[in-house]
Amino acid sequence: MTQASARSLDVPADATIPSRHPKAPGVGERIPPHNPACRGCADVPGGIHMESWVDDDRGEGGDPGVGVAVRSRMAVTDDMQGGPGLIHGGYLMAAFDECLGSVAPLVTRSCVTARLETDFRAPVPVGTTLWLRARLDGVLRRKYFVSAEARLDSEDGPLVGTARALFVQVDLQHFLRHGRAEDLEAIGASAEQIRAARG
Ligand SMILES: CCCCCCCCCC(=O)SCCNC(=O)CCNC(=O)[C@H](O)C(C)(C)COP(=O)(O)OP(=O)(O)OC[C@H]1O[C@@H](n2cnc3c(N)ncnc32)[C@H](O)[C@@H]1OP(=O)(O)O
Repeated sequence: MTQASARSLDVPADATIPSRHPKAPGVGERIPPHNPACRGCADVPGGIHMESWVDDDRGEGGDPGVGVAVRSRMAVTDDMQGGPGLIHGGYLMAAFDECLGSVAPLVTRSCVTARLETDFRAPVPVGTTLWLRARLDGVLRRKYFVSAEARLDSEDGPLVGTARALFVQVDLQHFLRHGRAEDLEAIGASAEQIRAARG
């Protein structure tokens, strides 16, 4: 395999789709903020205030993959403006990142975005509401392949964007090693844990 294909967003043929973790929220339930300071999902000034729920686009029953999908909603506010009266593309990418990034934690521990590809299909006016849906397309080792679409003003409104992404599963050490100490302490990490992770 060449380096280019190893890092592709195409789902590998030997990827699987595991079931939702038993402790994850159920289909239809709201996904709580993963960090009280997150600019994506927490209720903080300057955030995009994304609200997300577990979705189910794979039918009934306990089959693998059922409920490993997310539905999100974001109000497109004046302060997200790029072109006159239109959303800045970075805000649409942030919305995708948040919605897509909420999928893998339904199965596993923390994941971070390794790669995110967005197609901007139509302009998004401020004053509208974005509805997003993301689903798990496959898992291979620590790699979670996900895809999403964004629609305007309702779940079956006009398509304004699509995205594919790769999230890589990381352990607590990732955050202990790289995050700012005061933010880690605010969510319960001890100074000793932080020191130990940083060697
Ligand atoms: C309820 C929870 C809701 C959560 C919502 C969160 C939404 C927001 C999420 C984010 O925005 S996270 C912040 C943005 N992302 C980062 O800061 C990540 C920065 N990058 C890293 O920390 C590391 O590069 C990373 C952890 C992604 C990978 O480093 P590692 O050393 O752990 O793994 P490694 O490099 O060995 O790669 C593991 C696999 O992923 C593949 N890979 C890594 N980066 C890739 C990439 N960029 N493109 C394609 N493939 C990639 C890599 O080829 C390899 O594939 P194989 O298993 O097949 O060998």
